[in-house]
Amino acid sequence: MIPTSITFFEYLTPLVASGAKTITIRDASENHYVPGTQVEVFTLETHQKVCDITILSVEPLAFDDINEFHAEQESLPLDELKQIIQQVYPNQQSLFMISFELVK
Ligand SMILES: CC(=O)Nc1ccn([C@@H]2O[C@H](CO)[C@@H](O)[C@H]2O)c(=O)n1
Repeated sequence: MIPTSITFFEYLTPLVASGAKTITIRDASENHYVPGTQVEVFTLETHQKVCDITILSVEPLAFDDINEFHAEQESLPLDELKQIIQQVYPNQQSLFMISFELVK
């Protein structure tokens, strides 16, 4: 089954809806998004629809390889990004970078 929705922490959804955030880093449970497909964005906490995005790519990304390049596309400071990821995916080296663009 190709996924047709994705959730983000509510406090990050303005960055997605404005087009400032163009990647998200997830674990293997969310690596089944398919480039070219359109996906609905919801808030994790309250399941409010936020916007639609088109998936551009899904690539493996080791935690230790996360750098300023990723932070810029996340629209977050690098230390904050790594802290968030460590909280959500404790002790996970094997992650995936999902890049996307806002559907206008
Ligand atoms: C089930 C669920 O919604 N999980 C997640 C997981 C991650 N993220 C954000 O993606 C970026 C890379 O991890 C960071 O900005 C995170 O804060 C999110 O918003 N929601």
